[in-house]
Amino acid sequence: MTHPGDHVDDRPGDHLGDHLGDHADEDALNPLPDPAERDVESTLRPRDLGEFVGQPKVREQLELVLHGAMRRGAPPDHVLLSGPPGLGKTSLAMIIAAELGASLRITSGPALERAGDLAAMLSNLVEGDVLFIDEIHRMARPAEEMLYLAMEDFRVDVVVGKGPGATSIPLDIAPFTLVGATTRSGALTGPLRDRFGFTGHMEFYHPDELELILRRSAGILGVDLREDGAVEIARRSRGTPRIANRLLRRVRDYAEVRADGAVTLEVARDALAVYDVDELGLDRLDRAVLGALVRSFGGGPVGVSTLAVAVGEEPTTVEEVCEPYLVRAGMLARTPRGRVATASAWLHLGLQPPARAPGESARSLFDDAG
Ligand SMILES: Nc1ncnc2c1ncn2[C@@H]1O[C@H](COP(=O)(O)OP(=O)(O)OP(=O)(O)O)[C@@H](O)[C@H]1O
Ligand SMILES: [Mg+2]
Repeated sequence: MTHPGDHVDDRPGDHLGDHLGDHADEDALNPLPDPAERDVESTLRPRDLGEFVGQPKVREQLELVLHGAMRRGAPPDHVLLSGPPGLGKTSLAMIIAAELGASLRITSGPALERAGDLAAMLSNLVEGDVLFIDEIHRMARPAEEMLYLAMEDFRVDVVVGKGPGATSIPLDIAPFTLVGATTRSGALTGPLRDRFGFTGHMEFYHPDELELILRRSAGILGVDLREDGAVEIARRSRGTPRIANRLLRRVRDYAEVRADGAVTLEVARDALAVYDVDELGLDRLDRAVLGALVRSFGGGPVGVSTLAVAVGEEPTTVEEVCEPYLVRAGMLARTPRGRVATASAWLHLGLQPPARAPGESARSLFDDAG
């Protein structure tokens, strides 16, 4: 099962979305965006900081950064938003522009393959614009180097010609604010990270916060969501608003077809059983990873690459999409020697944990929210 040469921990060229993209339809719990959901996602997006639920730390800090800059009449510091998929990074980038009354230009790391692509984008900016670069850790190196100067001095160096005769022409660009989003801040180079004046770390949401998000979404979508139904869906949404909203729509379908349309606890439970959402809201990949860890590797420790091979996924997907929540839920521990299943992981799979399994079972899921 082990692949000694298999040290693919970091592949900047990998597109995270590609790995799970094919399963997106069948997987209600996949935290990655589903292109078919774009319209409904945008109707459900919070429009301003007031509507943005949860993330109290990031929200408060950001409010200060934005309002401080507005008082001074200067563009605020560049903002980096990091955290697992579906927690609201894109929503927050849009809110930042809205709060500043600025226009938002959107691009992504993979789209900036050549420095020229970025130069074109930067030179079209108008003073005060917000430039959003999604998946900023996937930007090509030359573009990244161009961005350093742009962020620091609002300048780009356009290289004309090739070889020894090449000259670089400095070009001023309008003062702007960069908002970068990343699912893996660890993959960012030091120089890039240092140029962000503010970094917001997005955390998984507490079920109470997801409940508020669900209520708001139900209002917008016209779903008759009852209190106990909301509690149940929130609890099984993997700490992720994108999943909460998706489960709400699936449960609504069930409620309309098999019941009288009201989303009660009973309806939510029955519907979630149909969609294979387990008691803790773990998704198929989460369960596969825990299953392999426990059944094939005796609970670990095992390296992430080996684990990824065992479940047929890319290591980056296991690391960025799956593990953060398993760690958060106290099911998996990252140790210097590899990944280890905790006692609660064994119990969740209906197995007796060995005596040496790290005990996490006494801790409730979200004891230490934040
Ligand atoms: N704090 C929040 N309050 C209310 N709704 C939220 C919040 N955060 C996210 N959402 C909802 O979740 C959906 C997904 O959020 P968003 O697209 O901003 O996530 P993301 O972090 O950018 O994900 P990705 O990493 O996949 O790009 C949004 O459409 C929005 O409806
Ligand atoms: Mg996004």
